[in-house]
Amino acid sequence: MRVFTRRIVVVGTGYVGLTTGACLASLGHRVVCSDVDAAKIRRLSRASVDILEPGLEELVRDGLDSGRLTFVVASASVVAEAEMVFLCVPTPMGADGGADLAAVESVTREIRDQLPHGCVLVMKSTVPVGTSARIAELVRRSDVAVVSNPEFLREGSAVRDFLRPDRIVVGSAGQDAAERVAALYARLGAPTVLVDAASAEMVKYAANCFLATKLSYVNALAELCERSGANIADVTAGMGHDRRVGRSFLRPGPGWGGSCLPKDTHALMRISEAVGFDFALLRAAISSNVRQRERMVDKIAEACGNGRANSLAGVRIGVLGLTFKAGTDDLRDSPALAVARLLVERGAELVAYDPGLRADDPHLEGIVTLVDDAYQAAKSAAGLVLLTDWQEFRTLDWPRLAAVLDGPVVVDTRNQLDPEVVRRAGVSWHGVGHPPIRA
Ligand SMILES: NC(=O)C1=CN([C@@H]2O[C@H](COP(=O)(O)OP(=O)(O)OC[C@H]3O[C@@H](n4cnc5c(N)ncnc54)[C@H](O)[C@@H]3O)[C@@H](O)[C@H]2O)C=CC1
Ligand SMILES: O=C(O)[C@H]1O[C@H](OP(=O)(O)OP(=O)(O)OC[C@H]2O[C@@H](n3ccc(=O)[nH]c3=O)[C@H](O)[C@@H]2O)[C@H](O)[C@@H](O)[C@@H]1O
Repeated sequence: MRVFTRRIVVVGTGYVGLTTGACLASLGHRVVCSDVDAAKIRRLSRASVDILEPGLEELVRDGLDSGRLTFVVASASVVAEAEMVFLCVPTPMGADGGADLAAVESVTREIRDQLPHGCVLVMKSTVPVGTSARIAELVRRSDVAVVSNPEFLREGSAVRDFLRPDRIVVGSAGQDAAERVAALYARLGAPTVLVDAASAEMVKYAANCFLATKLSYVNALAELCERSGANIADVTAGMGHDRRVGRSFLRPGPGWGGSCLPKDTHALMRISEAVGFDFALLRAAISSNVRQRERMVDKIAEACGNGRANSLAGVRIGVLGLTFKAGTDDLRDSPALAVARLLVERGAELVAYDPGLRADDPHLEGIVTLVDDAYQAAKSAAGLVLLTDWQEFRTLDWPRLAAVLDGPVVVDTRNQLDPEVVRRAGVSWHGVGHPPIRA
């Protein structure tokens, strides 16, 4: 297939922007990535990537070496040559729960007069329904099209997800601009959904909120299993074989988190409220997720506590994992960190190990002491708590852990461990959606 090389500017070099820029360069396009963070741009210009994403640093290095990928600080200075400009800036949760569009709007104002005739402004950031239309008004140019092209990559597998997407969604009022954006991805061979901009914007929230609701359902089912004597692993295995249900996103845990599911569920609540729709189902999914974290803390207090109801005063607990999921160093809205904070509020002293984190991470100050391995975290602890599903936790040396633990108990909030291996080492296992297995 013939590949048309496009001149592309990507604004914002975070998980989405950097992955988009590096991957589009690897597909043969000429990409300039810009960011307001000058130090980050200096590092990226030396192919130094400061997020944990398999394959990303290699792609950045290849892009720099080939000359197809460059990094700059000021966006306005480089868009004049661009055929397409991708906005990949943050849209964090605002004070009212809705998406804060300040960065999207400020970049638009900064670049609108520099955009060349025929340029397409592509909204890759997750934005509420109607934002592309509002941005088009802000651009004030009939010769510049605004197209919605939401991103569905996951952290920890961003490059793979970008290059092997389940689908590409492009939303626009204009057929020509939408087709130009879709053509960028033609080599990936993914199904392409061409819709209007509002529908494309809604697809992004609809998908993330569906996943969040699915997880809240599974976590609630796990609680029901605990109360009724069923085993959640067997239940989800039985459900997952039904292709209409699917096997993925059925693992119970300490609640769902990360930089997107929490903010996007709240944003869709605000979007619903704005049009007078009471999205009770989604509200329940959100509150059930808050409750899930508290339920885990109660479970931990019961298993590791000092016998006094709800108090963990002076109780030392070893923590395995703090990031919001395995394979990432991202702590944004991490359920593991939320549980850790609640444990500290109840008086616990936490010593934690996480393979993705450095001891000087500023988010951890005053919450946990970070150590270099699981055995140091377990030393003299009244119990161990597994909060993130890192693969390496599956192969821990349980006799070695049992020898250093004060209290022979582990609360496995991700059902990651083999309870039988743990029990044989003399440690009691408390999972989720399953009766405890006592040593
Ligand atoms: N993180 C993820 O897995 C996914 C995120 N998204 C969405 O993509 C958007 C970006 O998210 P992330 O990449 O996670 O954000 P991030 O926080 O990792 O990176 C954002 C980058 O934008 C830069 N930036 C901020 N304001 C800027 C400005 N005015 N001009 C230029 N650069 C600016 C920041 O310095 C930072 O480098 C959000 O809307 C998010 O909801 C969508 C799919 C996946
Ligand atoms: O918009 C976004 O930012 C992205 O949000 C999620 O991706 P991500 O935040 O990387 O994380 P997920 O892999 O979806 O996990 C989200 C949370 O659910 C939890 N989870 C996931 C799956 C599961 O079975 N059980 C479970 O508890 C994870 O531990 C994590 O806390 C979506 O999966 C992406 O498609 C989307 O692009």
